[in-house]
Amino acid sequence: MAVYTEVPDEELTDFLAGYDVGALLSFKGIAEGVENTNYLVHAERGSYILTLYEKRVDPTDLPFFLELMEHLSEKGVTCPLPLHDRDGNSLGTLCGRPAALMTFLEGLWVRKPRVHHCRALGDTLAAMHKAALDFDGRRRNALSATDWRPIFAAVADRADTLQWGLAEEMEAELTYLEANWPTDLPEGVIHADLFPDNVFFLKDRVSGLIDFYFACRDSLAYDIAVCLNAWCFEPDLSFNVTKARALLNAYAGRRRLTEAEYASLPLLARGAAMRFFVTRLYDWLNHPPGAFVRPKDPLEYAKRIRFHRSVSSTSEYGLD
Ligand SMILES: Nc1ncnc2c1ncn2[C@@H]1O[C@H](COP(=O)(O)OP(=O)(O)OP(=O)(O)O)[C@@H](O)[C@H]1O
Ligand SMILES: N[C@@H](CCO)C(=O)O
Repeated sequence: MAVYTEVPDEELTDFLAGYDVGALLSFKGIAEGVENTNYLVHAERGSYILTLYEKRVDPTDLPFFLELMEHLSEKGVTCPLPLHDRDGNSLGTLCGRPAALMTFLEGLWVRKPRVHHCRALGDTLAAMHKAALDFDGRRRNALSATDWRPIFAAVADRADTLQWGLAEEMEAELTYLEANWPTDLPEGVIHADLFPDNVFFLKDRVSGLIDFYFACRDSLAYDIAVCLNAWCFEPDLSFNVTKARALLNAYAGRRRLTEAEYASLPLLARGAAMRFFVTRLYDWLNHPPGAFVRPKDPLEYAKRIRFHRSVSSTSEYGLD
């Protein structure tokens, strides 16, 4: 579940009175997600998503995220649109937390992505990158190559409780990634967390993207690398080259990739896997007993790192 903050009826009624949505009819907490509190709110004028931003989100970043969603929506990339209250603000306060009310997106996320889903994702990702080119908000990637080590260091002494030798292996991996991380690839605004649960489909078409709360400026190809990890491995963690080829070719059909971007993919994918390995490892080892949110398995991402480390040519990602 992800309802960290319980909202009393009266407080929600007062909050909604600031918006042009009519009276509150009903609301319920949404179980999915791990970062923020989300409620589905039914009001007289429609259904909305209410998000209360929890501790991992820096409130000073919220205008970047909300303005990005508005920018992308205006450019035809469907994502939740923050509502403005009668004073014109898209960000409010509820139960002592920063809070926003968003349009509800129709669609479902795909539990077992297939090749055509990966193709649709590649196309949508490139469309999002292009639509954000003239977005002028700035936010650095707070989870880039130099940020992984401090997260890892905070739990490294307990890493071997998951798997013997893990601490030493990942220490060496971090050193390699820090020394070789590419810094001169084409940059833009990236989603940075475009996992299947953040992409909604209606039939076989992408109906919208959600959860922009890691979005930032970074190399565009890094976003592709996040997706290769999240969409192109099978449940047994074997890499599905057909899915990767579909994703990459669809992306390149809309936004041409440079030679340097293609050549960097194995390294970017290795780093993208490290990013999720360290946050998952941290959450796994700092999981309060009895908490409702189930931490995600860091070892799945250790295996992905090992796969990318073994790659000797981009042909292993389905490229000619
Ligand atoms: N605009 C929206 N329209 C419809 N459903 C939404 C919308 N925003 C969020 N949801 C629902 O709420 C769930 C959780 O949202 P979200 O992924 O943003 O939460 P989170 O806690 O920030 O997540 P994560 O753990 O993925 O970082 C989604 O899986 C989806 O079911
Ligand atoms: N997508 C992340 C969690 C939310 O950011 C993961 O799977 O580790």
